[in-house]
Amino acid sequence: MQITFDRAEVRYGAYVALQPLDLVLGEQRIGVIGLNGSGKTTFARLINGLVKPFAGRVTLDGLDTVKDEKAVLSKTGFIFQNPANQIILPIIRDDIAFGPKSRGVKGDALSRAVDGVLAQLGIAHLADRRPHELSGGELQLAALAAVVVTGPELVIFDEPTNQLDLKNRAMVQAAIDALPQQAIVISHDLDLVSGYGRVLVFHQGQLVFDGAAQAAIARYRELALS
Ligand SMILES: Nc1ncnc2c1ncn2[C@@H]1O[C@H](COP(=O)(O)OP(=O)(O)OP(=O)(O)O)[C@@H](O)[C@H]1O
Repeated sequence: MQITFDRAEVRYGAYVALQPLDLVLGEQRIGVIGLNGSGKTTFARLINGLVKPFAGRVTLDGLDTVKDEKAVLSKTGFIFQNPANQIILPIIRDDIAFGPKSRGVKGDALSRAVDGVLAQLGIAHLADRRPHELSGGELQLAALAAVVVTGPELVIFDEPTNQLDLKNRAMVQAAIDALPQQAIVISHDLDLVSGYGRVLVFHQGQLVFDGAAQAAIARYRELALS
């Protein structure tokens, strides 16, 4: 999918959270790094229309995040910083079924869809658990399953390995790497994006670097230590 920012700017009241941005993204994996408060989440939410541009526009394959809000939402999935907050039903299987069910999928087709995504992410053993019985990494995968089952073309992750131990981190990284969908990954975990062909660095609401991972990480380190 081609994501196009056309002088897109975000303000919260008088505060400019994202300076006017011109950018075209089409890569399969895109990393987003930057210091706390640099505008990464704002940038990510602009893509699926959760944040609306104060000026300019953002389009996904020509669909405008404001005018075509519903179509944009159905093409994108978002995994929030705290995935526990996006699991709304008490049993994981039911939560994953919720999205397709509300779009009219039922019976065997619904079971197949849910079982398929549980198998794809290797979490069939978690199907009958409750969210509080899951580790941080398992919660990420459960939230991802509920998103993937709705068939998005793009999945946006907001700090997916935040506060995970090495085992859970590896599990989440493997799941992201194996995802057939295009993915945009915001992260303070530099290793996670170190293999990506394109990494964006934000600083004080501005895109200050756009290029290969190692050079992006070097730029980020400079900013962090200056
Ligand atoms: N709804 C809002 N209203 C007012 N200010 C906001 C709002 N959301 C974010 N901000 C401010 O905009 C700036 C950018 O925030 P954003 O969450 O996009 O940064 P970030 O790079 O994702 O940060 P972090 O790494 O800490 O998650 C911050 O100064 C933040 O306080």
